[in-house]
Amino acid sequence: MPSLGRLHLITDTRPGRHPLAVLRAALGVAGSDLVVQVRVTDEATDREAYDLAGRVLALCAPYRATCLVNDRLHVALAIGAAGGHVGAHDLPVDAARRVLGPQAVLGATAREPVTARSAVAAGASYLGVGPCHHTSTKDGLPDPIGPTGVRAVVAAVDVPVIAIGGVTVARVPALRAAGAYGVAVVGELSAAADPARVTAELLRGLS
Ligand SMILES: Cc1ncc(COP(=O)(O)OP(=O)(O)O)c(N)n1
Ligand SMILES: Cc1nc(C(=O)O)sc1CCOP(=O)(O)O
Ligand SMILES: [Mg+2]
Repeated sequence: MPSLGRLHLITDTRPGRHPLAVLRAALGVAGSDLVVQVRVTDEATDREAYDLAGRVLALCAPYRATCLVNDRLHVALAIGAAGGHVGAHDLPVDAARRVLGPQAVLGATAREPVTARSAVAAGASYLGVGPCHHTSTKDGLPDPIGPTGVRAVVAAVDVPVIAIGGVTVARVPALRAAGAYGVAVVGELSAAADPARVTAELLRGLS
């Protein structure tokens, strides 16, 4: 399995956002260091998810950037993505691993050490850990765990920890200092006036 990129861009399909334009800008700066996670709303149809994922994969391919699909592992398989990401309401990690196969990149959400260890034992190759900070991008999340919560998970596992939730350029250094291998962002890039510049700043903080 190739080494995982440190900057994870999650597609923002909310009205008024432009996920493919943001992706093009980020790819131009991050290239093969970028991991793109295709995430659509729960209301989106599988066909919509499949169409977006196919377009994302086609954009990633020339750069050899990694394309993952959130939740819908059949879509990941159908487009030939590198893998997927699952959380508490998706397929269990061991089932997801069986679906995707042994070589796939498989991310799992974990918010504290016990679930983190279970996810790794079940086959997760990286963990998405958060919410690190308050975010308005997703409803219904528990209270933020901050860099301290990230540090606790990092100490419990031996796979890359990707910090998520309210990640900004300014917050990257503290998350890295807590042991996060990388970060996943939605709003910091999708709302940026200049996503290429913000990508460069995020990468600088991760290097
Ligand atoms: C990198 C990363 N970490 C966490 C999540 C959240 O996944 P999940 O808990 O399944 O929630 P949804 O994203 O499906 O709403 C993630 N997607 N990526
Ligand atoms: C999709 C998602 N999952 C989270 C979790 O903590 O599990 S936080 C989140 C949204 C992250 O968006 P932003 O970078 O705009 O805060
Ligand atoms: Mg999910």
